[in-house]
Amino acid sequence: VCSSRYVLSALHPMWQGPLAAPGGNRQSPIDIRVRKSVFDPHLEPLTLEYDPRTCSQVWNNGYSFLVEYNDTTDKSTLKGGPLEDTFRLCQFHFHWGESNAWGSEHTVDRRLFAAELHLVHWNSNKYKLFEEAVLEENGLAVIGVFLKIGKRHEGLQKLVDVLPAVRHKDSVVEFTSFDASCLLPANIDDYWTYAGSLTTPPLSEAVTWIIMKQPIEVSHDQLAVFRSLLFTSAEEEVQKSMVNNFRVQQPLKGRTMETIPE
Ligand SMILES: COc1ccc2c(ccc[n+]2C(=O)c2ccc(S(N)(=O)=O)cc2)c1
Ligand SMILES: [Zn+2]
Repeated sequence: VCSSRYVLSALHPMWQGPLAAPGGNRQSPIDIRVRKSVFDPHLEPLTLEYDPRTCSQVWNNGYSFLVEYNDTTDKSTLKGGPLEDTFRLCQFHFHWGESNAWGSEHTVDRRLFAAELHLVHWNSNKYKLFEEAVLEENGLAVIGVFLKIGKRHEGLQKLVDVLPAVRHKDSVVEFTSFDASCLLPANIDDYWTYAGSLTTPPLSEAVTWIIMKQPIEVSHDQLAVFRSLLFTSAEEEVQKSMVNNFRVQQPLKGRTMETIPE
């Protein structure tokens, strides 16, 4: 399982302000300037093959809730797009606000979305474990999908229904046979891609970001259940709602955003 067992507390200084990793030249998230993105004719279509049987559990790690996949074999993989190798799905999670007016980490011409989904993959051609890949430049690939408020997302509801079971930090619940591809937009070949980092500590500059242009719709009530989660564990006397778990934007530092030709 890919997510490291140490967690980020809600009081971590990074939630309070723009903490760029010292000397970081490729920090995430960033604002995506649509007119500044460059068509890259070499970009291929993405190939996503997710096996619902590799889904294993949902875990509240104190900064988001993670849906974790068994990543010991190449059963759920991402290939193509800007990627040379095969990347293995290890977890997905979300970032959201306390209101529907904000919550995403990336923005599109400064437009904020209510939430953002991150599907985290690591290069299984080059490395044996996630923990190795996270230390290497471009060892990871994260697909970002924006969430906007609209109609209820039927596929998401199965996950929303188990969230009360992981209300507190460090709680885990078994969660199986979930097909993560139901959370992707209709057209997955319309994306931006750039070289960036993890958006929570250790902020490793190891991520090829692939951000979907098309958002998915979720209902207000579904997002309200995200906000019912807590940053704090059951033992803590002061309970803190898990909201605004996004990082502030980081300098572009000369990076270019590439996109697939229309
Ligand atoms: C080597 O020690 C680590 C490594 C990774 C850790 C982590 C703690 C939390 C999350 N992670 C993550 O895996 C992680 C963090 C952020 C993201 S994000 N929001 O998709 O950029 C994805 C994954 C500690
Ligand atoms: Zn994330």
